[in-house]
Formats: sequence, structure tokens, C-alpha cells
Amino acid sequence: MPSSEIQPFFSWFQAQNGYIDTLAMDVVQLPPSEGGRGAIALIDIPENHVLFSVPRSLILSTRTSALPSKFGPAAWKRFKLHQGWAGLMLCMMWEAAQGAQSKWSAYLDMMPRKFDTPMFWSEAELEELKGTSVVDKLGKDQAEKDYAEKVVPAIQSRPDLFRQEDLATYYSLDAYHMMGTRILSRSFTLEPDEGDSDNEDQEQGKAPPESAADVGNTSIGSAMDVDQPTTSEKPAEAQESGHDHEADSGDEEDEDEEPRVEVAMVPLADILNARYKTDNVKLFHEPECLRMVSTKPIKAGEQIWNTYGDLPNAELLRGFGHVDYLPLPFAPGEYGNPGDVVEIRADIVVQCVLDALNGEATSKKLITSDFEERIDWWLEEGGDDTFTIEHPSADPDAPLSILLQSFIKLLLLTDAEFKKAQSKGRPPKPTADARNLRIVCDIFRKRKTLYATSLEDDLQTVKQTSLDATLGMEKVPSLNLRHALIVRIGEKRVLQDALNYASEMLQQAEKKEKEEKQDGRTGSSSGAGKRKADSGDGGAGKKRRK
Ligand SMILES: C[S@@+](CC[C@H](N)C(=O)[O-])C[C@H]1O[C@@H](n2cnc3c(N)ncnc32)[C@H](O)[C@@H]1O
Repeated sequence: MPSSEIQPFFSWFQAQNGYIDTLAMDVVQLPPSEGGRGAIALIDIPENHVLFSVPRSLILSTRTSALPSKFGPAAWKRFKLHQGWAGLMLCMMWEAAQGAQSKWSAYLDMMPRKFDTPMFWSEAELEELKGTSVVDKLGKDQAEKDYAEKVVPAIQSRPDLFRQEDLATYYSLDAYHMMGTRILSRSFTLEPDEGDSDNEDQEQGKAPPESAADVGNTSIGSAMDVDQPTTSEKPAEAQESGHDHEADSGDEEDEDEEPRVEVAMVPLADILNARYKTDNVKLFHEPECLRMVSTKPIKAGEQIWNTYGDLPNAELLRGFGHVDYLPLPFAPGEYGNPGDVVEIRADIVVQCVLDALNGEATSKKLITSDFEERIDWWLEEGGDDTFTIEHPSADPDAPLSILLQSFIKLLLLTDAEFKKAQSKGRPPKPTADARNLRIVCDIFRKRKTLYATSLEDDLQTVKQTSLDATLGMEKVPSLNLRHALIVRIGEKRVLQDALNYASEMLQQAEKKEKEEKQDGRTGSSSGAGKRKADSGDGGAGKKRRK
């Protein structure tokens, strides 16, 4: 029997033709460190067992809510509600305002109303995230701009649909943020035509095509559906504009173009928590329904875990309001998220390369604009303006970001070499010579200075806290501050270990180059000499300048 708290939701779900194996699973309240409310196995569940299935008619999206058709498709587009998440947010606010009349009333009632995501933090709390990649990506301003420019005018244009007496309760900015956060932390990404019954690959009785079946692999949400093999999107980035999914289905698209993916709320599938590489179920997208199936045996009493894409803590905190705090395989005795990364903005890289070149060159000082053409080309070729550094143990074949090293190399090329790279249409291959590695180390050191505290201080502080009994702790008085601390530590640990790794490589490269010099061997990759020799005019910097 399901617990009394979840019973109304289960009853609604079943009455709407949803299937739940209530003998095999229940939804219960777990400790915060286990995800809070979540699903557990009531019996030993074998692999390939269907735990529940959600009929497509129960999915809440701009396709299933009645609002867009009542509002009128032309007006919907005129107010740009077909772009980004604003339309879905408005649908959810409108459905909530319908109360018991809404098909999704029981679903909306069971969703959380309070969130621990930094979107709702005070300025003082946000200060604790200084230096991390969370703050720049919050997108609160963009969300509020959308609310003011799209949603409010749409609401004002139809007093018949949006009742005056509901405005303060159901259509406020707070309600908008709440719906945005629900989407960010619980939505799923569907292919626009995967549920169409006239899609000939998905006829009844036929096995679903690979792409349809697998697309929900990671499924939790646009927030959750983070590494679908079948789309060309980069969903982690797609969330970077606050609630809004602009980069994914948003403003960059043609006015009339339909979004490439559909962001939707999937009742019950969104009750599953997630933890780094712990998932034991997978959501299969089928023509008539979405089916949650076990991918390994689950013992009675164990939690049923989905995946949110094994995100680093900065992304988990930003999108979901929690962090993973697990034993680290690369740091015995220490805890954190094994998937943590640190992001480095290209402007830091450019600055460090400039410092290196200006330290070497004898001619005119180089400035950022001297690199403009190369940076533009890098971006045109699909390069990013941010480099993601994983822990050196994450990929033994490429322990230091290949892209970062390639970008450094690009900036170091002589003009002639740059022209050659351009004509070949590909950025240079990275080289692990001493000159490059010295710059890599400088970049890591500079990145460290963006944090207000040291890794050592943070590690001391975190030892004095515990995830389930945080409030009242002397040093970290709130869960938010503890989360900020853990995000900072995770990034700094990656940065420190990457710096240690790069420093070791640098020592080896310097030793090798010294030996080569002593031997009188050629083939030294000492950059400064090479750059000047190539330029033939007393310095590549000079040649590079227009
Ligand atoms: C998709 S919902 C999962 C269901 C949610 N626990 C509920 O009560 O509705 C995602 C939210 O669950 C919580 N959550 C999921 N996994 C978690 C974990 N490993 N640790 C802490 N909280 C988690 C976070 O609050 C997150 O925003």
C-alpha cells in the first residue's frame, strides 16, 4: 500500500490510466542526504521489470495543456511563448489557477513549493559561491526579463483567461520562478514527434526504434535529460539562461520554427532522486507511454535511482539545489562528487598567454585585440569560450583538457602558422612542451585566485558540518552555505590536482628540453625561440599585429 501522503497522487495517476507496480515500489520520505522524498523497492526487483508507465496523455507540456489553443496559436507566437520555457511556465501557472478543474491538479499539488537552488539565495549566500561556475549561470535577470516582456503582456492581453483575482497568487513573479525551478529540476526532454501515432517507425506492436527507446536514458529533464545520444544539443549548456531553455529551443531559432525538442513534465517519473553513477532504472520512450524499467536487480528497501546525467556539484546545485557527497575514488578518505569539474573562461587563458608572450618578446607589447581574429576563428570552428577541466584521473588518455591546450597553442602560433591552420580548417594539435605547460600552470594558478577562500580552509570548515544536521552548526549555519562550501571544494580540488599534474609534466618537459640542449640535439620545442625564428622579424608578436 502506498503511504497516505502520496495516496491522492497515486489514485489520480491510476485513474488516468497510469500503471504503477504498487507491490514493487512506494514513494516515501527519505533523509535529505538521500534526496528527501523518493521511491523505494518494496520487494527484490529483478532487472527489466516495469515499475510504472506514464501514458502520454498524462504528460504536461505546451502540447497537452489547453492553454495554447485557448490563447490562439498566432497570439502564442506573437508573445514569443513558443520560444524557451516561458510558454510551459505560463501553462503550469494557468493549470494551477484552474485548481481541481485542471487535469494535473493532483500532480501540481504534490510538487515542491520551496527550493534550495541558488536562484532563491540571498546576496550574502551567493557571495559564498564566488569563483564557482554557478553564479554566472543563474540567469535570474533573463528569467525576470522574460516574465516582464513575454508573460505579463500575454496575461494582460487576455483577462478572460487570466482572472484578475488570480493574478497575485498564480501569476506573480514568485509563481513564475517556482514553475521555472520545477521545470529545471523535474522536466524531461522529448523528441517532438516521438509520441505521434502516425510515425511509421513507432507503430503499435513494433519494437520502439533505438533512438526512441534510448532517448530517455538519462531522462530526468531538460534539466535532467542531459546526455541524450540522439540529439545534437548540449543540454548542460542549454540550461544556462536561468529558467529559460533559450539555447535549446529558444530565441536563436527562427520565429516560426518549431522547437527541436519538447520540454515536458512527466508525473511520477520525476519523483525519482539521483546520485552519481547509482542509477538502477531507465525511462523508455515509447509511442503510447513512457516506461520506467529496472536496469539491474534492486533489493527490497533500496532506493530506486534515476540519473540526472552525473552532473558536477555546481550544476546539481544550480539546477536541483543539492550536491553529491560521496567517497572519492581518487582521494581516499575524502568526500565530494567524483564528476566535479572546474570551468576556466577563455579571458583568463588569453591573459596568461599575453603575459607569457610579453615576457618573452622584445618588440611591441601585445594586447587582447591582437588575438581577436584567432579567437573569432576558434569560436567559428565550434570552439567554446569556456574550458571544462576534469579531474586528471577522469581521463587518463587526456588528463589535461585537450581543448585548453589547443587554444593556447592557437594563440601562440606565428601569423604564418595561423594562416596555415586556417587553410587546413582545423585548430592546432596541442603539444605538451614546457612553454605550453608553463602557461597551463599559470592559468590554473590564476583561476585559483578567483575564490575568496583557500581549499585548506574550506576542508577544515566542512569537517565541522554534516549533511543531515547542518542547521545550528557553528561554522556553517545553513544548508545553503554548506552546499556552497562543497561546490567550492569540489572545483578547487580538481584545480589543485590538475595544477599538481601539470607541474609534474612541466618538470619532466623542462628536464627533457635541458637534456636535449646539452646534447646539442635539435628538435627542441622551446617556444620562444621558435616563435622568433618563424617570424623572421624580431618577434611573432610584431608580425601578428595588423
Ligand atoms: C526530480 S526531483 C526528485 C523528487 C523529489 N525528491 C521530490 O520530493 O519531489 C529532484 C529533486 O530531488 C532532490 N534530490 C534528488 N536527488 C537528490 C540527492 N541525491 N540528494 C539530495 N537531494 C536530491 C532535489 O531537491 C532535487 O531538486
